[in-house]
This record gives sequence, C-alpha cells and structure tokens, in this order.
Amino acid sequence: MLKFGGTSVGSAGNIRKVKEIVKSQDDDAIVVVSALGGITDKILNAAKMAILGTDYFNTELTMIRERHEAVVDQLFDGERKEAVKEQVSQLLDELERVIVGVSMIGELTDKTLDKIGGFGERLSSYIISEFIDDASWVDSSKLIKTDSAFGKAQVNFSLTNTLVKAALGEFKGICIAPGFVASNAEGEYTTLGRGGSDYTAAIYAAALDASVLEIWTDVDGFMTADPRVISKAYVIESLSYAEAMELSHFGAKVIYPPTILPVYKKGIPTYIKNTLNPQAPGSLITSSQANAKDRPIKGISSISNISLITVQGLGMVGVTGISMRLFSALALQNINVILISQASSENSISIAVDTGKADAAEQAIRSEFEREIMNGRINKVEVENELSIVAIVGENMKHSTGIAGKLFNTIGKNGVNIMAIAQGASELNISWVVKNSDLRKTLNVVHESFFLSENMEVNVFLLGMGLVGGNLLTQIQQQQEKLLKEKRLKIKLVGVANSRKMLLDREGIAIDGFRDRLDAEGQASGLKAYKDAIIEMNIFNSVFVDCTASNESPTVYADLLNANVSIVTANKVAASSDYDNYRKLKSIAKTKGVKFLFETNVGAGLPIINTLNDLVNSGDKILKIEAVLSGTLNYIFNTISADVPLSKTIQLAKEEGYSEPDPRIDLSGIDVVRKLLILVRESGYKIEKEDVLINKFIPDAYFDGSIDDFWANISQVDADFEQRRQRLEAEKKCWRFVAKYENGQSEVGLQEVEQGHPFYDLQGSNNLVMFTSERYNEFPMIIKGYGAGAAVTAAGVFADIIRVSNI
Ligand SMILES: NC(=O)C1=CN([C@@H]2O[C@H](COP(=O)(O)OP(=O)(O)OC[C@H]3O[C@@H](n4cnc5c(N)ncnc54)[C@H](OP(=O)(O)O)[C@@H]3O)[C@@H](O)[C@H]2O)C=CC1
Ligand SMILES: N[C@@H](CC=O)C(=O)O
Repeated sequence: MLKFGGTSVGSAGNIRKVKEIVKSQDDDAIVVVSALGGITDKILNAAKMAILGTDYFNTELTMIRERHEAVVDQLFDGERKEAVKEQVSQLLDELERVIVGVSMIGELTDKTLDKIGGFGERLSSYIISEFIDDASWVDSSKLIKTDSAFGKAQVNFSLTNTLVKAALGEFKGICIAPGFVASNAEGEYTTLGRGGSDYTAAIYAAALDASVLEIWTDVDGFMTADPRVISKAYVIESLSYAEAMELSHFGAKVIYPPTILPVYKKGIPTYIKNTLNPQAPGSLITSSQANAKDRPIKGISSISNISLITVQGLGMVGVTGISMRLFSALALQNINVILISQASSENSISIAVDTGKADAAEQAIRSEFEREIMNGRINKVEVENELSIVAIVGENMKHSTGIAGKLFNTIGKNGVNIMAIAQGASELNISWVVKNSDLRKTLNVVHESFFLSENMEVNVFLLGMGLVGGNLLTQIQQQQEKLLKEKRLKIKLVGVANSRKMLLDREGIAIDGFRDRLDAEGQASGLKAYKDAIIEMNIFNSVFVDCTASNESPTVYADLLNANVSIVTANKVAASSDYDNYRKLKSIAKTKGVKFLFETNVGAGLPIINTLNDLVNSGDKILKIEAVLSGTLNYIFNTISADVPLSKTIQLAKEEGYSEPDPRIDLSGIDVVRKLLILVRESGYKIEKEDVLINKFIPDAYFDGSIDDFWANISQVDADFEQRRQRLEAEKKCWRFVAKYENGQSEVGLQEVEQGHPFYDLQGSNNLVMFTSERYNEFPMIIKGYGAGAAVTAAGVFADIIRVSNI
C-alpha cells in the first residue's frame, strides 16, 4: 500500500519519480494519491469566491485547468495526450458547472464543498493511472463509506472493509486510487478531512491486510522537531504507533493523525518516505516495543495560536459535575479541547483551544456557568491568547526518572514562563503552554537539553571587538572545530557590536570577514538598541560578552540577566561599581539560573577569582591579600631604565596591549583599586572604592586634562623618575605597585621592594597574588603569571564562555 502526497504528485517531474517508485515495487500495489499540491486550496478558494459574488473564481478555475493541462502536456504524447486531456477537461467542466452553480444560487454548503473538494484527487489519480503502464484505477468514493457529516465524515468500517475487500481483495498489479474522497449511504460525496489521503491509504491497508503502508511525502520522515525552527533536528528512525500518533497530533504534519489507528489495529508497519529523496531510509512506525536504549523522548512538537481559558473559583472546589458541564458546553459548540490542566485543589481548571474558537468557548462557558458567575462561586473566566503548546513525546519516558524535573528546570533557566502543564498517566507525552514569542526558544532548549541534538550550543553576543574581543574571536574560530568534535560544544556567534554598529543573525555569524560585514550590513547601534535586540531575539543559552572598557555597558547587565542571558565580562566596571549593584547583579544571576562571570577582571587569564571562590565556598576565610595586580605598571617598572624613560614605558605598555584603552586608568591606580575591590568582595567582605587608600605616584594634574594633554605632558615627570630610579638601583631595590587588604583595611600604592621579597623577581607584565587564609596561613597561596595582554585575557574570557555551557 503506497500513498503519495500533494508535493509528490505536484509536477510532471515528480509524477515521473512516483512512477519509478511504484514500478520498483516487486509486489502488487494499491497507490493512493493526493491532488496536485495546492489544487484543493484553489478549488475551495474558487468556491468561496463564487459565493462572494466575485468573478475571481474564473481566474482560479483557469489556473487549475492550466496546471493540469501543463502536467498532461509534459507526461503524454500524441493521441494519448489528447485522450487524457479530453477526460481531464470533462472533469474540469463538471467542477466548473458546480462552482458556477454556487455563484448563481449564492450558497455553499458543506455538502457542496465535499462534492467539489475531491475533484483534485479524482483528476490526479486519473492522470497518474494513465501515466503508469498497465495501472488500473479505482474510485475510492465508491468503496469508502461514511456517515453524512459533510466536511469530516466518520467512516463506516464494516461496510467499507467489505467493499474494499470485494473490489481489491484478489487484485493483482498496480491500482491507483484517489485519496480524501468517500461517499455516504445515499452515494453523495463526502470527504475524510484535510490530509485525509493518508487516512484513505490506511483504510485500504487495514481492509486488505497489506504487508506494509508507505506514506510518500516531501520530508525524510518524522523529525525530532520542526527543522524550520531547529536546524539540528533529524529523522527519527523508528517510532511506535503511539509516539507517531502523539507527534502528529501535536503539530508534526508528516501524517494525518487518524491514519495511525487502522494500521495500529492490524499491526501494519508504516514507513514515512521522501519522494524527492527515495534513497533515504525514512521513519518506520511499528508496534515493536520501545528499545530501552532509545532516548527517553523521541520528538518535540508544537501547535501555535492557542488560547488558554482558565475558569477559577472557590465555589468549584469539591463540586461534582463541574468538569462534565464545562466539557459538554464546549462539545455542544463543536470546540476541540487540546489540553486540560486542573489544580488538585479543584479551584481552577485551564483548557487550551484553538484561538479561532476562543471567543465561542468563552461564551459557551460563561453561559453554562452564568449562575455561578453571578453568585461569585466562579470569579474568573480568563482568556489568554497568542500562546503555543509544546509537547515532548516518547515511550521511554516512563522508564526514566527526572525527565520532568530536567525539562522544566532547563526551560525555567532560559526564562520561559510555563502557563499550564499536562501529563497523562501513560507518561507518553508531557505538554505545556508557553507564549508564542517563547516558542522558538523553548523548542531549541528542549531539543538541546535532551541531547536529541548531538551538540550543546552557546549563543554569543559580543560587545567590543578591539584587542581582547578581536583575539577572542580568533581563538573561538581556531578552537571551534575541536570543541565541537571533542566536547560537542558549539560556540555560535549570533551578535557583534561596537560603539557604532551591530550585526545580528540567529543562524550564526561567520567569523571570517565579520568586520567587513559589520561595516557593510550592520545596523546603527547603541547599547540600548543592542540590548533590546538581544532580548527580542530570545535565543536559548545566550551569553553577552563585554569586551569594552565602557562605563555604560554594565548598565545593561541587569536587564540582560533578567532576560536569562548570561554575562561574561572583561570589563571591570560592573564588579567594582557600588557594592549594592555588584550584589544585585550576582543575585539576579542566581535567581535566574544564569551566570555572571568576570574571571579576567583580576589577573587577566590567571585563575584567581575561581580559586578564591573555591577557597571561600569550601569554608576557608581570607585573612590577607597582598598582590601585584597591574600588568601595565609591573611592565613599566621592569622596563624603565637609563635609556627608557617613564613616558616611553607607558607608550610601550600600550603598544604591547597591557594597558587600558586609556592608560591613565592604570597609572592613576584606579585599575588596581578595581581589582582589589573585586578580590575583597569575592572574599566575602563588603567594600566600596572610597574605602581604599590610594598612594599615587604621578601627580593628579597629569590626569585632569584630555588624553592628548596627558601624552603631551607626561614626559615632564621623566627626569624626576630617573633620579629616583638611580637611587633605587643603587639600593638594589625595585618598584612594585602593591595592593593590600588586611583586617578591613585596603590600600594600593608604589612600594620599594628589596631582594628576596616574593614580588622582587616578578618579571615583565606578570601579576602575583598571595592569599593568606585560615588554611593557607604559614605559607600563603600564591598565584603568579601573565597578568595582562590581549591573548591571555581573551583566553580567560573564552574559558568563562565555556563555563556558561556547564560542560
Ligand atoms: N588588555 C588586557 O590585558 C586586559 C583587558 N581587560 C579589559 O578588556 C576590556 C577591553 O580592552 P581592549 O580590548 O584592550 O579595548 P579596546 O579599546 O581595544 O577595544 C574596545 C572595544 O570596545 C568597543 N566599545 C567601546 N565603547 C563601547 C560602547 N559604549 N559600546 C559598544 N562598543 C564599545 C570599541 O569599539 P569602537 O571601536 O567602536 O569604539 C572596541 O571595539 C577592557 O575593559 C579591559 O579592562 C581585562 C583584563 C586584561
Ligand atoms: N590594564 C590592565 C589589564 C588587565 O587587567 C593591566 O595592566 O593589568
């Protein structure tokens, strides 16, 4: 038993493929076909136009005729072509007569719609039966008998089975049959519902005890999720009837849901195959038990444009019959309830319905419970629109504990609000309601967290692509493949911005040539615009990476954290801002389950903050911090000599990429104050920058003007410094800019350090931190190494980004 859908028969080229597939069968075959893709919509549209009294229906009819004639022209030659055309033309004339009739009497009943709705299948099945040599044709409308519920008739299976068996039970060869069409006891046309051709094929398959049913469509099979939303979705090799039924109900439009029941009852294996890619293995639906090794969930599906109606009232508690009245009222209005969720207190019940039916549903409920609403026993009938239902489906969920916990934890961490939840006792399906705007993110996060996808993805929004940001991108580019291969971690750049422009692409921005693309395609930016765009994009596992030295960029952190975007920052401004702000940011991150990481704020790529956190978290108490924390200053004091004056060393530190974009931040001691503040705070103490004593070594006057003034004047201090340097050299001492915290006292300043002191041999731009703690007391813990430089800093930022992924 084979069935080909609208796209599969949508053109002459595809019909040729259908013929090849059918001919390659080594058994007898009944082949059910849909109308040429899009034709049924056109027919129904023509009818609707006719009743509206517009002539547009003629245009639709002409297009329908031309499409069929073109297919016939391409498939047939000579006399055969003329004969087929003639037959097709007669069917189209008949269709036209009915539609003209509709236009004349101005009435379009469900019965008429059923009469004309099946013309597409009658036409396509006739053309294909003529095109496949030796194929016969059978009229499904004579064999599939239904009641008279025009539009979505119910099949009379006992009569249908008898008729199908009588007509085709002994059939040998290839027989083509139209899908979708049926008839009632009076012989009037009925139809099986949109998508009903699948159902037709399943009805034939079950009646004839077919060895297999193949549904040929335009996708490779049931996918783990909608591939238009989740690029990593892949084909599910095999699934049970129950799983297929659940997935198709929840929006996976691969198969028409009623199709499953007849084949399930007879245990007929059913394949979903792709006509346009026949070699692909497809999906197999069988009754075989789920394999214990299978993933707990097979697929994720969703339905959009849902409304949630909540009926609430203390007067509902313990009152029998409320649910019965609610659902009867809806059933009377022919309203399908897609999801039900009830609080165990019985104080409220929420139902999800198609938004198109929401008004009618609300009215039905209000009128059914008019008395209870009047007397206050029911105090709320609330309708929320623009929602979606998401469902995860898998037989193996019942063998795995913690699925729901993991599911809702992951969704929650990504800031998606769940508005209602339903899970059947069979544990085959967990469904929940989210806002339409959260749908894409929800699907991605769920797909990812259940490892339906091979890789974990972290989506990076970068701010600032100067020295550190630029190096970071190069490192990501170099390491991307290895991380993907060995850690299954995909670092995806989805946004870049500098102070002028931003470039955003949820599918990923190639790092090669991104600067040119930012210039050419980037939109005008600003911090607020970039932040709003990030929140608006609402991408799962997002991280905002701040590689600027901006005082303003930290002002967007709180909003981003609140929107469940993690922050990784090389910028020290936030963590060294007011203590309350620092605490607030940490607290939002904690509440939202996202990360606020700033390891590079102290010692660049050195593992200082993480080590400090480990000490404190494991119960140690920091008693004293002594540190050289400025790469720039250490470099300056290691480089200054009789030949290289102070002003030149500052310039060199900038060129080496050690200094802040504005080196006055280093020279004034502000950079070290920021770092000390962060260390003291991370040690668990409250401190503000005003609490730190600064002993400056360059007079304030040099920092007051513009940066150009600074560069123009700074050489004035060279002579004095050279004198002081000579004295120091004679005393075999060196300068170190030291930060110190002890007993609540904090200070930073220039110190003259003697040989033998741990700071004395600190070379180049290195940093050194000594933590004296309760545990590391007699011998303090020392962390030492490069404390500045774009490459090591970028590596530290990179490590923080990887930390966000928790791998
Ligand atoms: N160098 C080092 O050793 C270390 C540096 N850091 C920190 O790393 C950060 C970056 O330093 P570095 O790479 O040297 O700086 P750069 O000056 O080289 O780069 C800064 C980048 O930030 C962008 N930028 C500046 N202001 C804004 C803004 N308001 N909005 C958007 N983008 C902005 C700049 O863009 P535009 O060109 O448009 O102005 C530029 O792309 C600093 O906070 C520094 O303290 C931390 C540890 C060590
Ligand atoms: N400018 C800073 C860079 C690292 O934080 C320094 O010199 O240490």
